[in-house]
Amino acid sequence: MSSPYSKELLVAQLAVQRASLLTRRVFLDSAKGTVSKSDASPVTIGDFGAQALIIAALRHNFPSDEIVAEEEGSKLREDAALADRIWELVKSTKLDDEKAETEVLGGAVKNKEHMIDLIDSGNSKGGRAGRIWAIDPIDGTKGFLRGGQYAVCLALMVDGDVKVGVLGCPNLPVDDAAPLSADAGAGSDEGRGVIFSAVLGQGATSRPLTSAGLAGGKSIAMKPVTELSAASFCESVEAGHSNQGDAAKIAEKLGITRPSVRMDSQAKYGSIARGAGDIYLRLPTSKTYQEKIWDHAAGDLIVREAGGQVTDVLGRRLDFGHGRTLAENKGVIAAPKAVHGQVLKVVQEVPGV
Ligand SMILES: Nc1ncnc2c1ncn2[C@@H]1O[C@H](COP(=O)(O)O)[C@@H](OP(=O)(O)O)[C@H]1O
Ligand SMILES: [Mg+2]
Ligand SMILES: [Mg+2]
Ligand SMILES: [Mg+2]
Repeated sequence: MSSPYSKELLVAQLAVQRASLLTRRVFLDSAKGTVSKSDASPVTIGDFGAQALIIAALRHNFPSDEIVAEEEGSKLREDAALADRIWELVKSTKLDDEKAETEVLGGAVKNKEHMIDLIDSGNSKGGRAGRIWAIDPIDGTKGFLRGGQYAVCLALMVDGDVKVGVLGCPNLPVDDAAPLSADAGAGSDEGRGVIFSAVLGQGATSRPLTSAGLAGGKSIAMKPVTELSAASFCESVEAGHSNQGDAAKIAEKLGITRPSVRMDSQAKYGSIARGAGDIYLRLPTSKTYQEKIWDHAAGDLIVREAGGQVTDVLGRRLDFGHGRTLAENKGVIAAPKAVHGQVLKVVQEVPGV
């Protein structure tokens, strides 16, 4: 008998792989078709294209599942030139493995109109009932534009609980043991590109991102941290996304002297899950911002399955059942189980956190 969620895992991995290949093409192109969203954040043809390809694969395999995805298609109905550029990418990005491409992923998207409909169909409200996929087609869009790290993110929640999580990180080193660095090595794909995955209760793995089918996977585990003073934080590059000043105070109180590694996207979760980094800290910068479920669902499961503990700054598990946002959580602390409590205690000693 196959293990629980084996089909979901296979589809998710191949869908993320294909979408990551699309984003890679855009990453190397100087014209990324960037437009500004209503909240002033950027979105590119890479984000739209990756979302279309992932939703196409999910609809082909699991037509009655709900989908919560970050992007929406309305801009593309007003801007035909933008829609055309995305369509060029979507129709020409395929896995080399014919069987994976057609039998598992369902092959090409029918036409441009259908592509926009697919992008628009990730509008579920989310919630605590049933099967819901969460998609962030490019997490770390600002990093993607800067030549930094980014991630293609997909997770399946069942009744509010994350069961399957997959992260495609095209700019991370393939080698799990490579030292953690913020440098994405833009311009060369040599030795780069990794897919992290996890299924609840079945552990976490990493495998190289290739243009064919799935390459062999290895199981991953967090680095055991015995002395916190020897550890370092992995934090967001964007000061507006995480309070870096408070993080520095917390590091000092913990005796941490190494500087934080600043990295965009859920590549942070993948990096600590494979033991390349130690602790992911994301401290709220405002009282009102609600974290989005697609920014954390896959990473939360991958870190927990690699032996870590993930909570918010109040010590609560991330609760993905509240809708499109983590409405009942503030910030994130992801750390090896053995030291998570120590970090949480010091985080709570800092006024205002
Ligand atoms: N004020 C804020 N506080 C925390 N996160 C924010 C934020 N504004 C935007 N973000 C989220 O931060 C994500 C990037 O995470 P990181 O800072 O770890 O790279 C963005 O994802 P997208 O790039 O998918 O839009 C966005 O959803
Ligand atoms: Mg995101
Ligand atoms: Mg995004
Ligand atoms: Mg965004």
